[in-house]
Amino acid sequence: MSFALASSLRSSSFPFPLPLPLTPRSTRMASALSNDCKLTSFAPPSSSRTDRRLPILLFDIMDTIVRDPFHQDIPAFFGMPLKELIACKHPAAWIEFEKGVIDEMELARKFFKDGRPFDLEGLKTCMRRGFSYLEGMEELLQELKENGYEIHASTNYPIWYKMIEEKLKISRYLSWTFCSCTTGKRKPDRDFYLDALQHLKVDPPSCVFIDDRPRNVEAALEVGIVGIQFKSADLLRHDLSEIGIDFSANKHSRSQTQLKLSKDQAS
Ligand SMILES: Nc1c(NC[C@H](O)[C@H](O)[C@H](O)COP(=O)(O)O)[nH]c(=O)[nH]c1=O
Ligand SMILES: [Mg+2]
Repeated sequence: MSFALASSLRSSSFPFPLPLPLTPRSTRMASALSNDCKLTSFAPPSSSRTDRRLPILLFDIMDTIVRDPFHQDIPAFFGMPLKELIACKHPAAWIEFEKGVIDEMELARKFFKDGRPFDLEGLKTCMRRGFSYLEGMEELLQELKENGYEIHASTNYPIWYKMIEEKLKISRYLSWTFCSCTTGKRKPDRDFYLDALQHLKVDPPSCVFIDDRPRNVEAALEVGIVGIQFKSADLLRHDLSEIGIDFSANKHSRSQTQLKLSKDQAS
């Protein structure tokens, strides 16, 4: 079946089998990790819902949609190189914060192994400043939304995801459905993905998971979800197109002014 035909099929066309040739890049990921998980078709949804456009898209947030301030801004805030910061940070505090096991005050108490105090509000301000859309990603999300796809965040992040939302208003394009601080599970734990599938009531091949970390993508493939490693917005658009994701709606009528306005609002 040609890509064009694949692209024109909607969820209402199911259960016609829809072979989806993976791109070389996607295939590289899929075949290197698990041949069993290679996508051959988008399976019909196991739920009774018929109004959903498949596949459902699961997006990592940090370093996939949003710039992560951890690598540069936070070491600069503490006045030390990243390596040194990692060496003196508490080994588990951030993970516990991401899982929602400890709150912000507890994080502040045990952020450093030696318990040294620091300016928590200053750190949050530094992070807020550092959040921005990665190049081309807001536009890509907008197009996916205009084309009727259901998009969910699948992120390891603490309650501070609300600072990201406040600044960038990502909820215009996706739901903050799978956030480690609310689910209590982190990628690449198998349960993170299985819980997501159960919550969404879809079969694994009807989901596409996009993440910059190879191990997170590998874990998605292991449960049968289609996985794409994020490298850039352009490569992702190409990979998504090749597995049949439709970008055609409103191509010519999209208002650049509207997009600019929303960017201005968020800054
Ligand atoms: N801010 C701190 C981080 N950030 C590291 C990660 O970017 C981030 O927390 C998240 O885990 C990324 O998840 P995903 O794979 O993109 O979903 N890490 C620390 O150890 N300490 C921090 O203060
Ligand atoms: Mg990431």
